[in-house]
Amino acid sequence: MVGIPPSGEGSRWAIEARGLGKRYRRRWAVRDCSFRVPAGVVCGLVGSNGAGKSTLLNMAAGITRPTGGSLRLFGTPVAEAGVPARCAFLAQDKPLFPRFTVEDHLRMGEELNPRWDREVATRIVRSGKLPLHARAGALSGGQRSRVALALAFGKRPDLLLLDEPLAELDPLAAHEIAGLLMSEAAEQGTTVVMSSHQLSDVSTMCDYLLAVADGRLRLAGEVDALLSAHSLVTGARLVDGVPPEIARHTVVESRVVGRQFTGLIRPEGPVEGDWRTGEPTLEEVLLAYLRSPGAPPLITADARPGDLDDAPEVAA
Ligand SMILES: Nc1ncnc2c1ncn2[C@@H]1O[C@H](COP(=O)(O)OP(=O)(O)OP(=O)(O)O)[C@@H](O)[C@H]1O
Repeated sequence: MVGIPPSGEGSRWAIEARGLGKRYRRRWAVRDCSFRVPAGVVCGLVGSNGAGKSTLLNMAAGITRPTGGSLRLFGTPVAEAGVPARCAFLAQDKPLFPRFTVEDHLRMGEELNPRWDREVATRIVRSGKLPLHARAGALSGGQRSRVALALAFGKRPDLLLLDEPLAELDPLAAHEIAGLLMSEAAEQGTTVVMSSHQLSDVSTMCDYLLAVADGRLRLAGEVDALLSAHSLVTGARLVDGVPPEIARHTVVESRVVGRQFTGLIRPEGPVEGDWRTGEPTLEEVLLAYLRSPGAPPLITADARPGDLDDAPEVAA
């Protein structure tokens, strides 16, 4: 098990990946990903089905061994021995022991975790009105998610890795758990990395973002920095294709509806000509990158790990 240093430079970055990759037979699920996630943020992990989100989370949790590159949590290399200490991982299928009751799971959480927070775990279970004597195998998908989330929060981890944590919850439960995630991050300084297909959840909850497409990183950085790097331009379509004064910027996506041209760009300077420009919403940026997996990636300077030439710790 990997310990997490309590302070120092190593603890500034919850996750640092350099050239990280995972290949299944001949196909790369995650390829050459280099990024870092600062401690204390709520980070959204976004991408289409099969983009590589679960593979990334599984590698961070020490469950899947990378094929190449290096991965550090709070400065310490991730070992292969399962979920590192002080890190909680909630897998997409929310695994529980079907014959164990809800109460058994909470008791087990308490016995296995020295930092166990009984109050928070019990509160999560009780607010879902879950019968403590019900066996996990008899619970609905949303109820199982709630128990799994109670176990993850109860560990009081420094890093919470969550694979689609809200997917099976009803709207009220999802709202409650989203609030809990944000208050946990703010009050305890917990770093949260959560994959989600709900862009509205990502927009309201996350202050940091990773977006992947075809196993490659397309966006990484603080949400504010990513937003201010983009402009939404609209105007009359006077030529076929991308107008020359727009084409000199980095064009992420462009569309023509009737006589109107709309483009999401990364301006390389002032936009010349008769164009309306505005800052896009996070959903607009994410949708543009999801629709255009070949768009040029943007990894902000802060999100790029220093010294990318470090020797890989895992052989390719
Ligand atoms: N154990 C495995 N064996 C072989 N291929 C795998 C395995 N796990 C994942 N893959 C492949 O790796 C790619 C990335 O899968 P991954 O589950 O990481 O995507 P995802 O972004 O989490 O998708 P989703 O949004 O559908 O959950 C896919 O092409 C998938 O088929």
